[in-house]
Amino acid sequence: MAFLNKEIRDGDNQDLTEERRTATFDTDKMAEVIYGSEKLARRRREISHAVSRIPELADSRPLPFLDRFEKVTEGTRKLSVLDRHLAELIDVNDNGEALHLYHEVMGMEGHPLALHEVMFVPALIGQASDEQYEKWLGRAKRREIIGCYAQTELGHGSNLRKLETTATYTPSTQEFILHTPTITALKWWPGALGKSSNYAVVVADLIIKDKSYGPHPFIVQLRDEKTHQPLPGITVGDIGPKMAFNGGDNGYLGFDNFRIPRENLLNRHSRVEADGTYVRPPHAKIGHSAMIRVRSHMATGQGWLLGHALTIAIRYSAVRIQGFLEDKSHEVKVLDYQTQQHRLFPAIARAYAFIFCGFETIRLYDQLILDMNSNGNTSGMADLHALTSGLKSVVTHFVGQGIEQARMACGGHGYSMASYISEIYGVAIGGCTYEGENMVMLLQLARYLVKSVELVKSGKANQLGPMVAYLAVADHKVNLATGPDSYVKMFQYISKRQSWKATEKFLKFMENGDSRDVAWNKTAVELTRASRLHTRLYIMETFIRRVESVTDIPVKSALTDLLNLHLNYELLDVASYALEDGFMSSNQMDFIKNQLYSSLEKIRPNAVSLVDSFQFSDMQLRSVLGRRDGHVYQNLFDWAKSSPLNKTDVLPSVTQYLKPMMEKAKL
Ligand SMILES: CCCCCCCC/C=C\CCCCCCCCCCCC(=O)SCCNC(=O)CCNC(=O)[C@H](O)C(C)(C)COP(=O)(O)OP(=O)(O)OC[C@H]1O[C@@H](n2cnc3c(N)ncnc32)[C@H](O)[C@@H]1OP(=O)(O)O
Ligand SMILES: Cc1cc2nc3c(=O)[nH]c(=O)nc-3n(C[C@H](O)[C@H](O)[C@H](O)COP(=O)(O)OP(=O)(O)OC[C@H]3O[C@@H](n4cnc5c(N)ncnc54)[C@H](O)[C@@H]3O)c2cc1C
Repeated sequence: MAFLNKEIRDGDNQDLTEERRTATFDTDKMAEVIYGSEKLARRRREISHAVSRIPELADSRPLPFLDRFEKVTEGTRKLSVLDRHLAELIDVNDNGEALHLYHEVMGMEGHPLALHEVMFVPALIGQASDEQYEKWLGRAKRREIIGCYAQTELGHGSNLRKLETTATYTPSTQEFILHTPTITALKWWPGALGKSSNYAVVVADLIIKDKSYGPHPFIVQLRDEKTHQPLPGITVGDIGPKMAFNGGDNGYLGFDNFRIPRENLLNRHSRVEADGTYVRPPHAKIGHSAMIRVRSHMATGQGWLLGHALTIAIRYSAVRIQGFLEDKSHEVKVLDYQTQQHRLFPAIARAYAFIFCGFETIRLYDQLILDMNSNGNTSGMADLHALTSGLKSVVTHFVGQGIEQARMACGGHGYSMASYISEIYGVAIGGCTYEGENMVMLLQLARYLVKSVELVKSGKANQLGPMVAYLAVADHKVNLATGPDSYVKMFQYISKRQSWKATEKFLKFMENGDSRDVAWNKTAVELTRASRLHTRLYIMETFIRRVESVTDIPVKSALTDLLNLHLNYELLDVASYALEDGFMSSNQMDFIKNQLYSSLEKIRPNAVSLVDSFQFSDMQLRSVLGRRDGHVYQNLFDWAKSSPLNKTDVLPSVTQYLKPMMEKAKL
């Protein structure tokens, strides 16, 4: 096969070079598909290259050796260096370029501006009026002020209706009084709140004349702009170390009858008049726009995280030689074992699938915002909420699973922080919790599915949106050998059957006298199953659409192999739903398994290039195991030698404690 990979380098590990030579496609072209455009893929490479020429932007030491205090300081140091070089490195108006630059330089550990960019500024854009834009948005974008998004409390994160922080309107002074009435009302978790931010979008229960109007967003100054000291009436601090994000300062926040002007209620959609008259928003949940935005971006972000871990595991698997196949005189690469391929290749397919699917949800979100801001049209909100609720849950769960498999696929070295996989894992699984706990969000999608089935049952199938139209389609047997569409049909059958079964079960409980809530809870596990199946179907469909649209033939062919693997792996994983009623035959089951094993063989020669196509630089990868050069053993030894524990041969802990113990034992 022609050699197309541009990135062969002299001096790289020969086993990796051999893998790169077998590639059937150009990794630069594949990167264009992964990042959505030729321009962004190219700009990522250019930015990484430019960053590598600014020594101050490099980590001063490998991050796993830093303690929490050092991580926070190191992150902030790099931010300030970045600030000086920003305009020369990127087009500051291009989000894709900015996202790449920050990932490259800052790593995964979190930093003071993460939530400012991801939630504070977007919350202002989505919720602030034109006058408020004038007052706050420019300052925020220029970073004269740094903000965070303070919603979750010690006692409540999921159930927003029970947030306890109050914002009580006082007509006489035209102010809101923010108050934290109990310990459980303390804001708890917001990123960059603890030590960095001097402003926050605070979500509090709006109270006018003793009546609660539910959670609303307010812009609140927390710290003095000159001294950075908390303002009187504000209690704020860091919540301590976490599984990951330890360069970030997730924080707590309490208010003691803290007054803010009436103009600080973010009032693009709802407002309070001077006399206390409340003006309702066009949609009850429109205040949640910053959350919907992050959820819409999560599938691509998480797909890249999975790609990051897999780059490490696949490269390492091509370098790690252990055990024999036929020839007992030569050990083989562990990547040649079918079990290793089965562990890693379906995860590569999922990483690609999640990224492609995420592009669609980002487009849907952008369209929704356009509709809302141009003509107040909120009709797309329910659909997007249901879709992104399911997607964030399914994707984060599988990404966590995939990264953990990547760790195990690296054997003992995967367990070392030299692999960096534990950090990636910690960051990724945070996504199972933030932006809506996964079970809670699956149940949100389930509400939508149940309503859709109820529409069909009441003869109103014509009111179903395109994404759930399959819930009304008549069943007919499919021949899987006819290609991707037949897999979609089989999956539709399975997903439809589960949505119907769960709905019928729920309705039956109610018929038998249970209240709606009790019936819902008794059906909840079945409902979450329906949500997962629906979401996996959607991911499958977007994957097919994206592969069909690719024009570069070698890239399309490599992607088709991945797609086929995905289709068979996904169907096999849920086959029991169709086997139990005989819709799928055991012959079809055998067919799927054989297709899957033959997909693994087809993908094998392209495996390294499929992950090389993510084009993570060594700096961004931050993994001794996964470096491009593949010199794993020398790199690992150098890394271990740099451990602070190895600065001296005899540690104080030995002289102070171990030695006396040993001496005592001798007596
Ligand atoms: C450029 C952007 C980049 C983003 C990158 C992200 C990718 C990351 C990947 C890796 C990189 C690492 C970088 C790290 C970045 C870190 C970011 C961390 C950010 C974390 C921030 C937070 O966590 S903020 C707090 C988030 N909190 C939540 O999500 C709370 C969850 N709870 C809820 O949302 C809601 O309470 C609920 C949905 C569970 C229920 O809502 P509620 O009680 O209000 O509703 P009801 O039960 O009354 O339902 C009534 C009705 O309304 C419907 N509904 C609810 N919500 C919505 C909505 N948002 N939109 C539309 N409709 C909604 C609900 O379904 C009901 O409908 P029915 O028709 O009656 O069924
Ligand atoms: C890394 C990270 C960053 C974060 N950043 C921010 C931030 O910037 N700003 C911010 O405001 N918040 C932030 N959060 C908080 C986060 O949004 C919440 O933790 C999250 O929404 C989950 O809420 P909870 O903690 O109340 O979980 P809980 O709701 O208490 O969940 C506990 C268990 O109860 C179950 N459960 C709860 N309700 C139901 C239900 N109705 N039905 C069935 N099961 C249920 C859940 O499934 C879960 O198993 C962050 C969290 C993390 C981990």
